[in-house]
Amino acid sequence: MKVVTTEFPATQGVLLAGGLARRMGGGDKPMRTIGGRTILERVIARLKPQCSGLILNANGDPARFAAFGLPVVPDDVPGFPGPLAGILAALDWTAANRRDVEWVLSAAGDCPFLPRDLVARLHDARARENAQLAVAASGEQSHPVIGLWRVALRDELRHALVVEDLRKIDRWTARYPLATVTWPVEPLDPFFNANTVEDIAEAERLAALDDAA
Ligand SMILES: Nc1nc2c(ncn2[C@@H]2O[C@H](COP(=O)(O)OP(=O)(O)OP(=O)(O)O)[C@@H](O)[C@H]2O)c(=O)[nH]1
Repeated sequence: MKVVTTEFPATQGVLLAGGLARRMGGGDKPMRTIGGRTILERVIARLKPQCSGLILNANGDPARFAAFGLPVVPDDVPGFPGPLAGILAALDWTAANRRDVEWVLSAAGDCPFLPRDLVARLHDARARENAQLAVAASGEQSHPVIGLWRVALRDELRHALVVEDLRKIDRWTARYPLATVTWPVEPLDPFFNANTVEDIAEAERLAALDDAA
């Protein structure tokens, strides 16, 4: 298995699981099983070696995630729609609990095949391009929910949410010098995410490919 050795600053990972999964009929998408393991197990296994710690952003009763052994951090702007609220919660948690850590990596909790060099390449790009933020893309598709965020920007992000009611993540990333790193979509898109019940069947097929790699 390929191990990434590039050095980069300590990075706190947050797995975003605060969505309502409406296209799948509700429930916790990351708790769906593909290829014999939950999506969340797969995300954790992929990111643990890349991050200095992981937290899970989810609302409601945290006990349902107890088996994963991660701190569960709810949105701190309750009811604010969209992933920016989860990212803000992670920046606040990191500022309070990991004072030496300046960067947070956010990842959708429903992306089971994340790249093994995700954090290294995002850091490399944002350092090289002197960017404040870095986000992932695959093929022609940008995935701004999967990105590197400076903890120091949390007050500006809170202002954007609470005062400006800024809901679209693209409008947030447009404010700063942004680095984008693109991964290939073959043999599988590392940012494939399961949104519908039909996607679960495709995820099973891709899980077999991923497990064999
Ligand atoms: N904290 C938080 N995270 C969210 C919210 N909405 C979406 N997310 C997260 O953002 C990522 C992308 O979410 P989507 O797939 O677009 O939305 P979803 O709610 O999971 O699914 P749909 O309801 O079917 O759109 C996932 O990791 C979600 O958990 C939210 O309101 N709060």
